[in-house]
Amino acid sequence: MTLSQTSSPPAPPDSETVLEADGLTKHFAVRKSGRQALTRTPRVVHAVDDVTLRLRRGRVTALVGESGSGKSTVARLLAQLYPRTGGDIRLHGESVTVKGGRRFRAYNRKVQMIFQDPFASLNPVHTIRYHLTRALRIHGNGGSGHGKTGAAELQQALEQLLERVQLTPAARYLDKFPHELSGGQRQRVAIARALAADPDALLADEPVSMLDVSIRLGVLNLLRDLKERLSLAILYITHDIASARYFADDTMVMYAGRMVEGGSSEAVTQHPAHPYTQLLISSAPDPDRILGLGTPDDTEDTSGGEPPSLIEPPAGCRFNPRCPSAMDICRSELPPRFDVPVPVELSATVLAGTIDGESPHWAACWLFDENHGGTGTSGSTAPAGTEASQ
Ligand SMILES: Nc1ncnc2c1ncn2[C@@H]1O[C@H](COP(=O)(O)OP(=O)(O)OP(=O)(O)O)[C@@H](O)[C@H]1O
Repeated sequence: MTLSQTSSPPAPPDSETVLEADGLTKHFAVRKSGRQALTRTPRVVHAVDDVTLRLRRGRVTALVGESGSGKSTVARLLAQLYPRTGGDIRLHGESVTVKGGRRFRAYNRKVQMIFQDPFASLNPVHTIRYHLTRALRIHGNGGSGHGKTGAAELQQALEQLLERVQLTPAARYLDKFPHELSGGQRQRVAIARALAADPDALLADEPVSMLDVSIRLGVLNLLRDLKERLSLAILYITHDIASARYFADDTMVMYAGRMVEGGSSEAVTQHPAHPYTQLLISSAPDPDRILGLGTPDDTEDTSGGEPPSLIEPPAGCRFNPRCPSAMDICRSELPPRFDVPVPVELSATVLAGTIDGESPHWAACWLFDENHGGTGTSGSTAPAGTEASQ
């Protein structure tokens, strides 16, 4: 995973990288009402600003942050469900922008999304067989489709899918309706449906937060097993940084539409550098959280203040109004990413998962600028810009 806060030139594609984004930006227009409608300046929600990330084959990358930080918008942009305001998305090194139709289906075959609520994502009037058959056929993976051979091929493909998500024997589940399954089983069906496309990347938006605490770990373990067996690149969106440590190889932390820290999960969660990441970790002290056992409500913590308005985000670092260590520069200059030194005891494991030229741990925080007494070194990014004009 490589991330930067600035528009540095894209790194050359490598065989490991499945999906990457550079400078991804999404501003939603705010509808004006009453007297506001007379003003000429259009107002926008800065949901995602200048996000750069890379998803690699056989690795889980966690995207962590409070509610409203822009995580789901990043996933939807990567899935091409939203048009983007700016930036580039590359699949296997090729720039892609699709708006629907055949090109969207071709992209969607390679990049699949799993949503938070498995009940809402399955149609209650159709059986599991219907959902999976449809997904296989749409993506051309349901066999030849004709005669007895076609039917046997389809049946085999359906059974394989359910076996992959550990719903066995498949016959027990195929003709059930979604309401006849538990939440965990429904999420496994939603994962099976995503796998029907034979994707290279899975974008999982809070895939366990609506599930009963007792079954979360099983679903996370399933995703990890699929990552390994199918070499999938997985984006795991969560509020819960402790589950990221348990489950993800790499972790990125997002605050108010911007990436503030990233690197190996080991480094980011054990030695958080950005004051915001430190706040997230200190508000998730319960070791059970590492097993994804927190509930959606108790993993949400806004201690130490509230996130800012994304219509008029603060100048400089967006965390500065809440930051206990804020300096003058934090209030005016957007921090670029700085490399964070990796402790000796972590360096072997952390560096093993790092590809050439990428930082194993970085933070977009002036505290790591040598000129401000920090210990970090400036990353390979362009100089800081300012948000004062936004
Ligand atoms: N369609 C939309 N129109 C206008 N604003 C939107 C839209 N979708 C999201 N936003 C705003 O963009 C910001 C980021 O939202 P997003 O859902 O991406 O955050 P999130 O981190 O995924 O939050 P949660 O964890 O609660 O899902 C929020 O301020 C949200 O209100």
